[in-house]
Amino acid sequence: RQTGTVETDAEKHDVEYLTPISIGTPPQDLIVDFDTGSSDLWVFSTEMAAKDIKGQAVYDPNNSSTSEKLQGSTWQITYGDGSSSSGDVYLDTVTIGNLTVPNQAVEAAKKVSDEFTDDPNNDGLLGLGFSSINTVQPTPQNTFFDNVKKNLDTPLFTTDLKHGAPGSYNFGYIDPAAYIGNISWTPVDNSQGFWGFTSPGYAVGTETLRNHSISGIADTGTTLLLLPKSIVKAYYSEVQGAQYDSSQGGYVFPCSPTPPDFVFGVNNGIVTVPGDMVLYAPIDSANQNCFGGIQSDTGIGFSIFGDVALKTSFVVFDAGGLQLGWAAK
Ligand SMILES: CSC[C@H](NC(=O)[C@H](Cc1ccccc1)OC(=O)N1CCC(N)CC1)C(=O)N[C@@H](CC1CCCCC1)[C@@H](O)Cn1ccccc1=O
Repeated sequence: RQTGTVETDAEKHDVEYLTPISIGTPPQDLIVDFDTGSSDLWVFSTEMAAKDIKGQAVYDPNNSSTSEKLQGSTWQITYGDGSSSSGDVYLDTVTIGNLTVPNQAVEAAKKVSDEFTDDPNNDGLLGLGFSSINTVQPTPQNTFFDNVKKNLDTPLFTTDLKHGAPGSYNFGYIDPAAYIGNISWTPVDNSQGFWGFTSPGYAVGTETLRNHSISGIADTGTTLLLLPKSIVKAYYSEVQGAQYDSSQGGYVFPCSPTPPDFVFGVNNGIVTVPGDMVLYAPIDSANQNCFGGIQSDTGIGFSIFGDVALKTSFVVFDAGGLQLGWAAK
């Protein structure tokens, strides 16, 4: 039985968290975005047109003695932000930290949308959602986590994303030194392939929790905390000078004073997003006005507890008990 840990690095404004992996023999090192909101492991590859590669590391299956083409298999994915990629599939050895999966489906990109080409630090995505939404055709493939979990002490992974500092993903164990107080557990609905859960309510600042069911997903691949419009309006009604700015595509407000905390319930516990984390990023060079880290989930169909929510907590993604655990740290 094994356990593993790997450090993940926050990019500017914690816009995404990038984590090193190795693929093939000899190992080819890439840095990818671990995404609990999707279930494909895809990487920039030598099968792409040179014009679509701008600084990223690429996977070369022909340079790996352990790669084996999955004949006839293809994949195509489009994300919530409209970015997309597609290509074909190889089985190869993938290592994360000290954990190795010998025959992991590695989806080699042939095409990627401009959002990926224009993000030089990101060499691909590693999906940590449920394998039911893997896009490989004709036969969907397992995620790294699904393949490695039989070798783990216990079938779970944890996230410890931080604000402007390296965080970590642990596999197979809960590190008692990584959190304080108790873990609040809540059941997971994985019927859509996501780490879905329902929060019982929310509060703005120091007020008492309002009962309001919020159904959403824990998603490391989404930067912000995307909530129902009514809750977002209630929050920003208590932020001086906040307004919806259609040119920015969301609520903006003066960067000072610090806005109130946002609290959401997890079963009989609570998670507090400090006001200074709601200050997502300045929208002007004078740092006068800031883009909010809490925005509306309109059009998505569910809320998204993205990095703004996750980085306040130590979160346990427990596939064995099909539950999510949230703890302060
Ligand atoms: C409404 S889901 C929007 C969300 N994409 C974001 O959150 C991007 C992430 C990002 C960061 C830096 C560079 C490029 C992209 O960032 C912003 O959209 N930002 C940050 C910067 C802000 N100024 C504006 C808002 C999103 O599609 N995530 C998916 C994973 C992403 C895809 C793009 C690359 C990074 C990983 C995914 O889990 C969302 N999913 C969740 C469930 C079902 C389908 C689905 O697809």
